[in-house]
Amino acid sequence: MTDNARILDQIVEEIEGVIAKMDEHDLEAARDLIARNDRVYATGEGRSGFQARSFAMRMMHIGYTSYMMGETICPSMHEGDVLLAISGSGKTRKTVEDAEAARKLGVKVIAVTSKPESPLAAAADAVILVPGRVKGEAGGSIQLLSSLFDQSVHIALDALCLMISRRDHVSDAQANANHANVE
Ligand SMILES: O=P(O)(O)OC[C@H]1O[C@](O)(CO)[C@@H](O)[C@@H]1O
Repeated sequence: MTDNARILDQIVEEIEGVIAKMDEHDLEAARDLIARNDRVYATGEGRSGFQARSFAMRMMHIGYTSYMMGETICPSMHEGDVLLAISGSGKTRKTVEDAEAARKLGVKVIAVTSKPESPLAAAADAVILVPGRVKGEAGGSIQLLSSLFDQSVHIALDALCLMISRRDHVSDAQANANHANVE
């Protein structure tokens, strides 16, 4: 792609590059870790937190009881629950601590990270590797900080939710019926 290509096209090309490097088996393994009636928690800081919220919302749409860590209505976790923890660097303190504490309780932890050798990956039962450039790294993207990771995670987790909805036979109409009707 030339330097004077549209910036939108350059970003889409970057995302395609990350998605092409992803292993869809990571998503299948995460799907298989989430059983039909599991409660699902999500965690992440900053923009990784936005992706976590987005995932928790979709899980609610397809019929799961889901929570965002740190919100006042988030209840205690128990063995057999699932925590999906997102951190591009894999070392953001709060996210790693959430994952480690949950694992000790017997919660199934799914890490979403760009760094397979990170503390977050080490604390997880399953890792969804999203090899997008994260904050503080040089090269690999024209975009600011971790935008490429954030965008790719959004697509990867929408794919995971689609896989789960197909397994559970939840239609788009059923998911739509669960969407907030006062907004
Ligand atoms: O995804 P990580 O590495 O845990 O980093 C989270 C932090 O990075 C940012 O997403 C910025 O890149 C912040 O919003 C957030 O505080």
